[in-house]
Amino acid sequence: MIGKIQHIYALTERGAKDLVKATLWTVAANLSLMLPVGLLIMALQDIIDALMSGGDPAAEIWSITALGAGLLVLIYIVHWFQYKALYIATYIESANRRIGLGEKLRQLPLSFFGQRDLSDLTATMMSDCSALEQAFSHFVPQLWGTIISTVLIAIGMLTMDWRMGLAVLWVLPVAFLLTAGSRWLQDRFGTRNFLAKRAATDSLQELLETVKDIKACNQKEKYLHGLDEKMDEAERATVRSELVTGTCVTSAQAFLKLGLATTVLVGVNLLVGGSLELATLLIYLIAASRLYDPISTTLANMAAVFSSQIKIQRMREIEQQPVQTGAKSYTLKNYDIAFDRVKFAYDQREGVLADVSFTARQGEVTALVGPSGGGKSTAAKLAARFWDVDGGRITLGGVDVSTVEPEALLKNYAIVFQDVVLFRDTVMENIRLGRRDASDQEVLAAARAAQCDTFVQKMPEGYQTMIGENGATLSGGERQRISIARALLKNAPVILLDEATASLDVENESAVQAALSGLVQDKTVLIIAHRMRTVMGADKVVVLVGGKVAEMGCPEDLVKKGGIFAHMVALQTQSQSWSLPGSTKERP
Ligand SMILES: Nc1ncnc2c1ncn2[C@@H]1O[C@H](COP(=O)(O)OP(=O)(O)OP(=O)(O)O)[C@@H](O)[C@H]1O
Repeated sequence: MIGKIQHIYALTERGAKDLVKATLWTVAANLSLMLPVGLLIMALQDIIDALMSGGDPAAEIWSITALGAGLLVLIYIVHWFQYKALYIATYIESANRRIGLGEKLRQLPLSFFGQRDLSDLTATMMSDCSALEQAFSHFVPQLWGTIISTVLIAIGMLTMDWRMGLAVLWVLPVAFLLTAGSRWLQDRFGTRNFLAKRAATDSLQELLETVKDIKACNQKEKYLHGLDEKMDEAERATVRSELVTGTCVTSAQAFLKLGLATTVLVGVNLLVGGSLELATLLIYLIAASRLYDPISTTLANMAAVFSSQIKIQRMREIEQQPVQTGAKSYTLKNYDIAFDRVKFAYDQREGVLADVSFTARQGEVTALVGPSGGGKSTAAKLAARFWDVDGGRITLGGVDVSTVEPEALLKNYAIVFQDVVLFRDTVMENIRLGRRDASDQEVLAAARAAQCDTFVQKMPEGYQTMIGENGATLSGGERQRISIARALLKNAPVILLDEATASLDVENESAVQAALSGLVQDKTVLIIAHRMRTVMGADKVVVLVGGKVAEMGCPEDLVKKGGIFAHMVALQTQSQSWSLPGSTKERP
């Protein structure tokens, strides 16, 4: 049963067990609320008996008061355990759910992130988790707890007097059926509401991320208009969904109230007919009002339970994604990276690499060059198993990278990407990311080698200065130097440099390249660079055009050959002497 609950509600094993516990405590709490009814009946019975027999109706007052106080303590204890089971367990499960999702995301291949909208993922991690937290602390256990306690109370009522029992209970299945029957309607409108809200949130996040470009393109009005429309649609969808839910739920709740009327009608008839005692009628009237309250609340919460299904479904989708697995320990012959007839496509329709074979040897610098979109960055990322290839294989030191667990593999790589990611932390910690156990001295040495010192010293607190979200307060070149410092600090045997020095000015580029050349000795270096000055220093050049290796060899030979590479070198030499038609140089 635990397995089934786990599956239905996308819970961990502990979460499913806690849900059962919370439901049982809810049953106990609901039943405990019936105990005062019993006490009241006892007291009434005693008073009536005393009055009939001419005795003192206050004689039993102390024992009834003591029993009442005992019941209060019991109800308090039961509710305390219910609270603990509901809330504390739910919050633990919620934290575990988020950690579990985070852990899962960490293991997923990058292809997954390419297919999913990142703001949608963030929403799943944050708001869906919060919504489920509320559903599991407030609604789901209450729903099942109320159903079970109602069945138990119903059995008691029918056993005591089946006629009165039916008079109280007949409305329950009808009210539940009304709510459950309208589920498809609520689902439909609830899903539309969810999607409309998600579209509005996505759009808002996109606006915040791209505000610079939108302003630069003077598209603010148009973009805001689109966002307004999405917000309006979300508002309309919410109103519609609330209207549908409200109509269904209030109809069911109103129907429930009919039960009190039938209890009075049937009870009075039976009383007049002499087949029911007044005390019994009172018992059913009090019990009915007690019974309907939690049911009424449960009916109102059923919509939230239904709507949590779509969120659970989205989490399940993430949890069921296949992760990249592999061996944690392996033996490498050396650090050569060999591409052997590699085929790869981001989506099934269009291939990015076709039959790519080359080897980047240890102790050499291999440069990947070629026109934009030729597949250079893709090849470098495949070498680090960011994705798995569709055909052929890539080996590191003779071991197929697809057989190695990604984290175990990445220990061998230091990577500097075009798009540097920095964290909201100090400069020091951003560099230490390269090697967590590095001492401050080691971090400073790497920073100096990557030419960070000049700009960091100018910051208010030097290396302890906090840098804003993703280094928003730094220039492109400064961000790149921090990223290079990270790579220098990691000092891994394989170095992947994707346009690593593209944002640097000539002076800094030369200094950073000097630092890099100190780093690259005896290592496997795969660089992607557009500046031929950088490429000409490589040991081997691989020219990728349209996902295929068009040329390969040492740069001097390729220049002599007069092919694509030579053409690229010639073009760049020409472009260095270009000037804008309107610039002062051109003016007579
Ligand atoms: N994450 C991705 N999802 C889908 N397609 C992608 C992705 N990344 C790159 N592509 C596509 O794959 C092709 C190769 O891209 P890649 O970035 O490898 O080229 P590149 O040679 O490094 O280009 P550039 O020199 O402009 O950086 C391009 O057509 C690009 O649009």
